[in-house]
Amino acid sequence: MGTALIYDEEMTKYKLLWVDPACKIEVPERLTVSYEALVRSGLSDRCVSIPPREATDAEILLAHSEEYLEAVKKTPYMTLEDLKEFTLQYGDVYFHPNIYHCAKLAAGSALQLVDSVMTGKVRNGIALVRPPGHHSMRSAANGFCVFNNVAIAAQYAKQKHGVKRVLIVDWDIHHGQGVQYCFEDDPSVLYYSWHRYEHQKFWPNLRESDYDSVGKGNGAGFNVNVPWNKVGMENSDYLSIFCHVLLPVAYEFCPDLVLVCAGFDSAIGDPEGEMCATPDIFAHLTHLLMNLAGGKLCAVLEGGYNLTSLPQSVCQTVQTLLGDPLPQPAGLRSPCKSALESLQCVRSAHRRYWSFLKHAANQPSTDISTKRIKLANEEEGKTEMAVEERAAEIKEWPEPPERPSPPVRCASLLPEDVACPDGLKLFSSSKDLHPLLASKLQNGADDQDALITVSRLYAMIEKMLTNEIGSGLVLISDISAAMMGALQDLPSDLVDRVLVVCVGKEKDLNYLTTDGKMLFVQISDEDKEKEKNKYFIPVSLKKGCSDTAGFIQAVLGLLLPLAYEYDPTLVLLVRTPGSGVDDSMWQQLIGLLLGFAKGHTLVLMQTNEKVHVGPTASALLGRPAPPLLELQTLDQEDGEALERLRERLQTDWKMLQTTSEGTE
Ligand SMILES: NCCCNCCCCCS
Ligand SMILES: [Zn+2]
Repeated sequence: MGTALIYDEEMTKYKLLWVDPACKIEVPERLTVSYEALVRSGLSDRCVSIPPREATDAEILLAHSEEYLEAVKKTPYMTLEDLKEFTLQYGDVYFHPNIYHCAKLAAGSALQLVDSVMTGKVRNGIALVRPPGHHSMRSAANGFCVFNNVAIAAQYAKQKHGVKRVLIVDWDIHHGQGVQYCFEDDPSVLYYSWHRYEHQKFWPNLRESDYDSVGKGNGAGFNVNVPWNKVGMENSDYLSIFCHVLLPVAYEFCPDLVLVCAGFDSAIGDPEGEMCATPDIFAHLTHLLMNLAGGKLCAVLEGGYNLTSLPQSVCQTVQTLLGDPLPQPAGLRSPCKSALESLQCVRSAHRRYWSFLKHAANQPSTDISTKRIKLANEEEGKTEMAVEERAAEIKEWPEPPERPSPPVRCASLLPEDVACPDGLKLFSSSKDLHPLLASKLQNGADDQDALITVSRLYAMIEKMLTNEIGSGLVLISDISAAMMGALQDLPSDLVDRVLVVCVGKEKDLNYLTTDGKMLFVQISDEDKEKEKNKYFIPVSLKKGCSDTAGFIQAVLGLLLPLAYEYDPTLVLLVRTPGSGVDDSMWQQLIGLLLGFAKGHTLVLMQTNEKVHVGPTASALLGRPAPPLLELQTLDQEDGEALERLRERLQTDWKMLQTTSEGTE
């Protein structure tokens, strides 16, 4: 199934007709440079082009009042003076004779996208629209927005397609207060937004944009605000918030549709955001959402005002929607203190609503809300430029890296009697021993067969690292022997950093290393004594890998942050016999791990578990994992044990931090 692209140059045919410094950045070129970049890169040809349509009155009234719609209807016939007059009643927005038409097309584009995804015509898609939508409210235009495209789309998806739970992820750098107001008492729509806030000193300066606005009444817990109280936030800050707040809540919410308020003013170079996250981060943010809701994801453009980083970010997003390999995340480091403060506040505000956050630490002593009050009391403009703000002055960043698809998406080494699933290519390697193993043969290694197997593994790994092969699936008769053979003094010129994810028991792990060439993460029911090796992470779940809630929490809260920080060049995923992991969870894990090492994940399974070859192949080929069934709540003891493990590891692994304690 493909990726929809919705764009029409009609939506470029309105602009600011008078002088207004607050609005001059919202120009038609935003759309043309984005679309032209998709055309130039060949990405638009790989998408399914879907035409926009005008939203009907009834559809617009899903999120707006009649009087507001009637008022906007009059704008095409207004003189310039009337338009200026009409605009004055709203904030930071402008009207134009053609903006009503474009606003209907923008909302209609979002609806076309929802229809295309919900009817299975495409898997996912993006709508390049203007005017944006997330600031517009029931009876007011605001922040360049006229109709709330994504809010209308969410209501429409529920009403027309019977969607039960909609997740809205707003990665625009502004708080989409219009979306928050629309759904704050609605438990069927989870609204998640991060936004530049600076303790309420940044536009739209709303008290209710802070982390303690968690939703109202039945909607309590279904509104998640992450305030950025400093500029200059980087990739690490964005990813740690996703891993420690958004993803656990999103998986527990278990949506059947994901809508993205895809604003790119959160990228480096943007005059509004003044952040430092690079455009390739949107490849990862998109990827992390693509295994929710069976892959049904609709991205709708919101903001983005730097005409260089905007098209780059759009291309990174579309390339991921199309299933291309991800770039290795550029030089991650520890989240900054301010981000950790926000992280801790959001997690503690939501711990009572989400079982995955139940073990989160309390609000920090120096609570950032007191800073909000103090700063609000200071007279304007006294805050001198902090060091982070100077960081935002940097406006240079590298072109996002190429992301070529390997000629063979997935290769497999299977015994003769196991059929090769469609899409997998049988790996043919020369029968002679891999040169790296010849030495082992000399000191009289006993088991010839094991050596041949390892030799073919090494050959496949080599072809993955030269990007001739994307991922690999290997069935072997004895998985322990194969791991021993392959990992025992792993040849350093074969691979320099391999992440081994072992699902299930594995008795003797005496090939572990402490030099960092291998990070070994094991999820099982074995309670290993306190490990002292930074590169061996035993995660134990009382009920083992069949406990989906515990498993997903271990993956999201521990494995993902570790993998981002470790940044492997190869991922080796081992499923040991009798692990008990269920196939949909297994597919979720594969989907998430494909985001690392440019998609070079090698799966090892035992031949007597060949029943799992189909689901494994499907996930390795990039097909979305089926939605996890309603997750049972996280086991109390497991939750506490995972939290203790995270606390113990966070000194060595900065991406595991979730509180600001102990940071300088
Ligand atoms: N700096 C001037 C304050 C107005 N800024 C409005 C930004 C609207 C963004 C929509 S994504
Ligand atoms: Zn914005």
